[in-house]
Order: sequence, then structure tokens, then C-alpha cells
Amino acid sequence: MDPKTSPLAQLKDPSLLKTDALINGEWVGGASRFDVDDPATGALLTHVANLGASEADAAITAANAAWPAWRAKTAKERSAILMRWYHLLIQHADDLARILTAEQGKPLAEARGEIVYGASFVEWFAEEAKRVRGEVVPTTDASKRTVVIRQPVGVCAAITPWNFPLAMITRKVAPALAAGCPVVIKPAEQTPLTALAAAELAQRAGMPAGVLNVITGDSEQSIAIGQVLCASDAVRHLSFTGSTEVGRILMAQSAPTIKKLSLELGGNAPFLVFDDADLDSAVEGAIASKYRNAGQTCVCANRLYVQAGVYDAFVAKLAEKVGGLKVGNGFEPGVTQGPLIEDAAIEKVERHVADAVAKGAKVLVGGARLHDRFFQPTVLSEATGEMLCAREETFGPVAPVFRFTTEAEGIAMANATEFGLASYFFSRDIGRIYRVAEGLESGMVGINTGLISSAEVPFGGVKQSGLGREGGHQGIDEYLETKYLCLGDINR
Ligand SMILES: NC(=O)C1=CN([C@@H]2O[C@H](COP(=O)(O)OP(=O)(O)OC[C@H]3O[C@@H](n4cnc5c(N)ncnc54)[C@H](OP(=O)(O)O)[C@@H]3O)[C@@H](O)[C@H]2O)C=CC1
Ligand SMILES: O=C(O)CCCC(=O)O
Repeated sequence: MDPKTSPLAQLKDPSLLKTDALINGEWVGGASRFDVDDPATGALLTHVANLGASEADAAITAANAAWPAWRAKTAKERSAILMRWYHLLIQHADDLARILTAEQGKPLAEARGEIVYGASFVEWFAEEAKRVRGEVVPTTDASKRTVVIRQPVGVCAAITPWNFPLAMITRKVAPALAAGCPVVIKPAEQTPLTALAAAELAQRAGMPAGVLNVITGDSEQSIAIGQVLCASDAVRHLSFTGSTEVGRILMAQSAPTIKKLSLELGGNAPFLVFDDADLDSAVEGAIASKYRNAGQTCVCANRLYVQAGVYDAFVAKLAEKVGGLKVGNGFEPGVTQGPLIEDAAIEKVERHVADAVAKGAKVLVGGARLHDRFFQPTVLSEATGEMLCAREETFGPVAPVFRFTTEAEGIAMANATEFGLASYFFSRDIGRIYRVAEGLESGMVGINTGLISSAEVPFGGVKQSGLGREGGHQGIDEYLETKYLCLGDINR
């Protein structure tokens, strides 16, 4: 790409554009580079250090060496560094958003929203660092005292996806750092630049060398890096967000070292609208949930179930609103839907739509690729359980709308999946709200809202959507070991 027309040419602070990896406080170029492209234009943005197994090993060694001093800092000292990092992320939000849109494609305003959201995990865990408490347990033996303390687990690895290039890193790394653990981050091949810019700001915040390391690599090297991270005895915890398939591989690879795991995997979220719902609010919620990040979010509504009495009215209102969404390059003002991340992603969306139409779905709006990686925001009515979109995450801007009659049937359809990350429903009946919220098999339930994420709540799934919780006061527990101390003979 011509450096003058590159979206990255307009950074207020060009030194945020880092293309080397960060190991032990040093920027490392490596022997080869891989391309990072703008998914909206296909143009080359830059080349990034293509590292592999030996550099992953070096990063683990550096992190392990940095651990004693990092854990020995007081919580207040670690908190102060995290708070400085938070302020720098916010101060540079415009540049970070620009980098994020350039490599990921989401509209600039949405990218800026992600920077603020991503930074909020750093702020939250800077505060939580000071609230890691132990316990004194009343004993049944008068000669003993029993105490429980909590200590950092050790070196933590974070493997993160392209759909939230900052937030998926900070949601893992901030609690680890707050707890006293050093980290090795492996960002996605498509979106290393946001991760590296955030790492540069962590350096400026005073993060000691080796405490925060970023290893970049292409897809092939990612596999090698993943193997090293999983096989290492020094790495005590691995946190991963991405596909269930890769989550399973990492879990198997971590078995020999019995690593602690946090896994945030596929979603296939159901979104139910009951006859008693406020329909305008349900349509608004569906748009927010389904079309955020062009449908490329693991908590995006994937299957919309609407009760028979309001089905026709709901789909008509939804189709009308979806028809008004503006698709285009994320840097264009007013655009709400950017490109999909890669060719394989748009091909999957096309496959799901073609399959649904072949099996009887009607296209109410959209239904086709506009050009390149841009897909029309789509609403399909008369969706049924035999369609691919009922079973697999589409990860794109397609809303298949299924019909149900009774509350029990709606819950059963929603739960008919091996996944259980988020679910949503709209109802104004308080009894139903409790029944359905308790009946849905998912780690999170949005009730009369399509947006549920924030730093202070526990994010995570049940069933094959993963293990552990990120965010909330629970988020730091993943990075702490519980140790029980038994003091005997106290009367001598
Ligand atoms: N739960 C969620 O938030 C997400 C779900 N997905 C789902 O997954 C599908 C595929 O997306 P994709 O990006 O390929 O997701 P992946 O699960 O393949 O990738 C996520 C991260 O894992 C890395 N990775 C992939 N394979 C390995 C491995 N064997 N060892 C170590 N690291 C590995 C990737 O690196 P690299 O990029 O270098 O290959 C990336 O950093 C999407 O269509 C969507 O359905 C995707 C992203 C997020
Ligand atoms: O895993 C994802 O797809 C990111 C979730 C975004 C969020 O925190 O809402």
C-alpha cells in the first residue's frame, strides 16, 4: 500500500505502529516477516515479525525470570502500573482505533468503542489487584490455626483471536498481571498491530522487562508457538479465545503438563422473542447483538426464535431496520458494517445462506455478497432446525428467524446445541423472565437487551463453549492458586 494513502499514515503518534515482537522488554525482528492486510481493501498494511518455537521459548524464559520480582511487588505497585497503562490506552484511543480498523475492518466508531472497552479491563483489574484476600478458617483443633492465602499461579499464556484485537488481550492479561503473573501473548495472525501498540503503551507505563511479552507469528508458526506454550512446565495457565476446534487441540496439548485452562470458545447464541415482548425493543436488541462487528462475535445472536403470535410483525420490523444498515469501509463516516475478516469467512456465510434457501428459508433482506469481503446484512425467515445456520456459528451478518409456539418449545430449541455461551430473550412477564433465564443452558443471559458485556461481570460459557470466567471479581481467580496453611502446636 502507498504509505501516503495507508490508513496508518494518519496516526498522531506514528511510534505506536510496532511491527516487531516484544520479548524481555526488547523489540525482536526475527528472520522472516508475514503480511498484515486491510480486510476492507486487501491492501498490504505492513510486515510483522514471524517468530516461532525458539522465540516462544525465549519469551517463556524471560517471563519466568521476571516473575519473582513482579510477584514481590505490592498489589498497590502493580495496580499503579496497570492504571498508568489504562490511562495511556485511553489517551491514545484514536490511534489505537485507527490501527484496529485498518487490520480488522470494524467501523472506526466501533473500534474506538472496543479500545475503551478493552482498556476498562485494565482499569478494573488494577482496582481488583488490591482486593485479593485470603481467609482465616475457624479450627476444630485448639492447638492449630488454619489460614488460606492466594498466590499468583506463575507464567500465563494468552492466545487471542482477531475479532476483538485489544479486548480479548486485556481481558486475560490485566487480571494475570494484577494477580502477580507475567504473561506471554500470542495474538492472531490477522491482527497483531493492535496487540503490539498496546504492548508499546505497557512499556511506557513502566511494565518491567519480561513481564509482558508478545510473540507474533503467521498461522503456521502459531501452531508451533502453541505447542511450546502448552508443553512448557513454566507456563502454569493458558487462556484462549477462539474456535472450539482449536480450544480442543490446546486442551489436549496441555494435558501432559496439567495446565490450568481458561477457554472461551464458540457460542451459537439463541435469541428468543416471546409474544409479550416489546417488539421495538426486541428488534433493537437483535440488531445490536447480531450485527455488532458484522456478526463476528462469539456472543452474537446466531439463531433468532420468535413466538408464533409476533413472528410476522417481528420479522417485518427487523428486515426494515436491517435494510437501513450501511455497509462499507470502516473508515467511511456512517458505516455500521465493515468487511468480514477473510475470504473463508465470507464463503462460510454464503454457504449458510445458500443452504438455508435450498431448505426453504426466505430472504427478506440482503442475502448476497456485495463485493470482495462485504456481505449484505441479511434476514432469513422460515428457518428450520435442519439448516446449517441452526447448528453452526455463521460468524457473519445473517439472522435466521425460527418460529416456536410454547415457552417450553422455545427453551428446548434454544438449548439444542452443544454450545452454551450467551443467550438472549425478550419478555415483559416477570414469572416467564425467571423461568426462561433459569432454563437456558448458557453462562450468560441477556434479558430485554442485546448487549451484555462489561469489565465488572463474569464472561464465560457452559457446555462446549468453554471453561472459566473472564472479567468481574471472578476473573482474577483464574490466575491465583489457593494455598492452605496449617499452623500447629501454637500453645507451646
Ligand atoms: N469465540 C470467539 O470469540 C471466536 C470464535 N471464532 C470462531 O472460530 C472460527 C475460525 O476463526 P479463527 O480465527 O480461525 O479462530 P482460531 O480458533 O483458529 O484462532 C484463534 C487464535 O488461535 C490461534 N491458533 C489457531 N490454531 C492454533 C493452534 N493449533 N495452536 C495455537 N494457536 C492456534 C490463532 O492464531 P492464527 O491467527 O495465527 O492462526 C489465533 O490466535 C470463526 O469463524 C468463529 O466461528 C473465531 C474467533 C473468535
Ligand atoms: O469472544 C468474542 O467474540 C468477544 C466477545 C466480545 C465481548 O466481550 O462482548
